Amino acid sequence: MQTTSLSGPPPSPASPASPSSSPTSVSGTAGTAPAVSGRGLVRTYGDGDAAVHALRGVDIDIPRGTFTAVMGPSGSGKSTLVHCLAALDRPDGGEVVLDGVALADLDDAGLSRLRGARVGFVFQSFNLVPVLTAAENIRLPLVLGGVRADEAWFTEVVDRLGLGDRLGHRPHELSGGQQQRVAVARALLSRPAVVFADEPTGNLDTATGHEVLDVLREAVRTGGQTVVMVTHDPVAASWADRVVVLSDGRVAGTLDGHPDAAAVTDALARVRAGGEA
Ligand SMILES: Nc1ncnc2c1ncn2[C@@H]1O[C@H](COP(=O)(O)OP(=O)(O)OP(=O)(O)O)[C@@H](O)[C@H]1O
Repeated sequence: MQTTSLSGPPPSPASPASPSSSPTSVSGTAGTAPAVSGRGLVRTYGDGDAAVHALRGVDIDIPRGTFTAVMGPSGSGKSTLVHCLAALDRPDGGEVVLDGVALADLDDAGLSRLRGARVGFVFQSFNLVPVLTAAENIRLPLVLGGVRADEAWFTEVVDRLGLGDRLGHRPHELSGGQQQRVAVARALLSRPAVVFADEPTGNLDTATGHEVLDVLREAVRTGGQTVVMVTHDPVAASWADRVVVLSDGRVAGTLDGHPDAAAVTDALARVRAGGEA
């Protein structure tokens, strides 16, 4: 049985979390296709004078086995980008390749199947089903997809997340942090190509949020998972291997090499002042 500390200190910016910390650039994964990539992504809401250009031509590669934070000012396109990469939304232009599959080639049913099989989601508001137990919530996406869970993996995920004695509890009987850990377990159970987390700590107090970040970080470090997380919080972003900064629908820069919170804050300030990250 594998257990993981949920309360350890955040990884030191000066010394990455472990020697196995993932490479932080595409070149560092030479020969390995990105888990997900976007090329020339354009997404416009509305038209004419009311048009909002949420994405104005985004190129992005998410290397496998890395933890990427997506940051940027409010309205810069973070959620739109992640929704396009996660097959929840279709861009108006450009292409997304997720786990080797070109999303433009799929119809809506195909996108839905792909999401179920290859994508995990963690939302700010947990999105658990209130009448189901923790175990039932964790299994729900596989049940809906008609896929049998790998029971050894279920046990390992539950143990790693410290949920073993909470499996029979319903969401209202769990703390916020426990609920989010259930959501993370649900996202990991299908062994997805990518876990997308949209503000996963937004509803949690600082200490509990750090526990959830530890869990996501550990899924990358020891589980080889790929995680993409939208966050407004430079401290949360410091758990990531790399930070992609958006500004006005474009990539304003990428911070590689496990940037610390101060470096992320500085980059955001440069972007808010109209510069590059
Ligand atoms: N469904 C929609 N209809 C119209 N405009 C939209 C829609 N969704 C997003 N937008 C607009 O697109 C732009 C980018 O939105 P998006 O939610 O991607 O930004 P964000 O960086 O995630 O913002 P925040 O940090 O505030 O959550 C914003 O100007 C937003 O108002």
